[in-house]
Amino acid sequence: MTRLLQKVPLASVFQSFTGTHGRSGSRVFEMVRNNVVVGLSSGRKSVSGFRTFCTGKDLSIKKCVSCDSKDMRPMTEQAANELITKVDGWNLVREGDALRLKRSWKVKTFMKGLEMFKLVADLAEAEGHHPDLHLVGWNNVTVEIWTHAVGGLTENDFILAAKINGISMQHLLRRKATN
Ligand SMILES: C[C@H](O)[C@H](O)[C@H]1CNC2=NC(N)=NC(=O)C2=N1
Repeated sequence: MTRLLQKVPLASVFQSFTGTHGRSGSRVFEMVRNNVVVGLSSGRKSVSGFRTFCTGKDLSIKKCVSCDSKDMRPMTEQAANELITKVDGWNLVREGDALRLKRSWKVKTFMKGLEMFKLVADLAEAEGHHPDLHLVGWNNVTVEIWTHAVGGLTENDFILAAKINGISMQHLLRRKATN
């Protein structure tokens, strides 16, 4: 059996190997566990030994936590490099010794840039976690996200980036030049 990377609920994977009665022969279970890498929406190793990973969708349904918790620490660069793959379009940048998330868009007009700021601002207020917003050269929007309280990146920043990716903003953006 080739190594399959599927996004299917674990139950249906077992169902397909064990039938509707849920009886799982140990041989079948071994095969499944050793050959099927199932993309489950969780970031931890499950008891069945299935390797799991979180997705951008997981991040966007999470909630930012208060940044004034005393045990909040900036994440490592390795952790940031893993999470950056879950937020399409965002880049990891280093400003001084602090890592930040950054993404840019070209908007149709200066006013549509401000409309985009408002959409992002409403989201940030709802999350209690805020980005740095830049609008330069009249139509270049850049959003930077980092956790000021710790001077680096926390999961809050990736949650906010994933939620920003979920904002419907196509109507504000300049169409990409088709070559
Ligand atoms: C208590 C509350 O979590 C803080 O005031 C928030 C507000 N928004 C924030 N946003 C960002 N990006 N970093 C912070 O440290 C931060 N702190």
